[in-house]
Amino acid sequence: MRDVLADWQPVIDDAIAEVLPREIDEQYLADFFGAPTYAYDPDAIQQALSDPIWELLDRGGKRWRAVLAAQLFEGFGADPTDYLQYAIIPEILHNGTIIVDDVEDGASKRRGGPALHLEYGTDIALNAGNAMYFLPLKIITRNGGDLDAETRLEIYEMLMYELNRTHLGQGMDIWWHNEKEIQATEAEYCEMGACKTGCIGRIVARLPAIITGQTNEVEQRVAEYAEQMSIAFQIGDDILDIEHTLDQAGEFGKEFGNDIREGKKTLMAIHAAEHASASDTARLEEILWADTNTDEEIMEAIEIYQSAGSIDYARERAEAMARQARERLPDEQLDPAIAERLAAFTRFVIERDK
Ligand SMILES: CC(C)=CCC/C(C)=C/CC/C(C)=C/COP(=O)(O)OP(=O)(O)O
Repeated sequence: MRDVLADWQPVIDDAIAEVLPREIDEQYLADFFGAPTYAYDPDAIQQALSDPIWELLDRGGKRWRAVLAAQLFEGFGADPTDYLQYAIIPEILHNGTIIVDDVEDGASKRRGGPALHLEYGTDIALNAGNAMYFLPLKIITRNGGDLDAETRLEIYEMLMYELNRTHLGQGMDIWWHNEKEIQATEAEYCEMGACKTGCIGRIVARLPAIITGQTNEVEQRVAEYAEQMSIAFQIGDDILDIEHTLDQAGEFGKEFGNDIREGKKTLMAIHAAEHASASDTARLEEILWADTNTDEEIMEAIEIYQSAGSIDYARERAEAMARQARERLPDEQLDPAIAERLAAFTRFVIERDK
């Protein structure tokens, strides 16, 4: 899977640059924002909008959402290189959400650099993040000649549904973080993950299905594949936060143990609250609910997760969801070689180390 991602990354990056040029000029302004007026100063828009967007994009990112969309186009019998402008839509949306998420989480680092709001200010970061929800949608109308009106409407309805639910999931996550004493259940965590992380995964899968004219049933199956895989990915993300913390013990400072520092109700926190001893549960709550934590407290919380078996449990659940994702693939509708690659994605989400 690493090879597939590495082969595709430059192709995806070129396609993103084609749709969202780095340099703002009169043509870009006219394409995206309508007829230029005195208020549209290309230099100002460059610095306030394009530079922060490209700062984040140029720092990398795995681009797996766009690569997966391209694979699905291919799986449905289309030449993916003809559809790259659509495959990158969920990737740009995802990049927008992480800018906003970093503001909401008070994160300090992103992709090896400062979080965007620390570099550009919260106002510019939020505006750039929000713009990334809308700029890629222009592709659907700008290349409207490729898609008939019915397909465009179907895409818009799908995007509105999935993006609204992304915010529903994020809202649940924020609410649990603010209302520390609420106990979330595993089912609620999965629902939150299915919305917060899974809905952009569903866009990855539904876009190629709609554009290549698949049946509702096939669209539904690939959406469920991507949703289950995204929940597994989210659990994997929570585990990586712990593993990176353990790797960096002694020098992790503010950058690691973020989920514990923020009192996040990860699957591990939920499992430990139900399975740790009464005294460990009480101590874990003290740490998770505190406004600030020392590095020692972060390590203490991780030890409680370990002794309650919560990290192993989260890993098992992620593996089970990745297997379920695999079972949702409509193999009979897919090119077998591509079906195998789509199955490999379900392993990648749980085996990745970054
Ligand atoms: C509405 C709103 C703000 C929602 C936020 C949703 C959100 C940020 C969910 C987390 C998803 C996630 C695990 C991101 C890391 O992806 P990745 O490891 O693929 O990141 P990469 O692109 O850097 O590789």
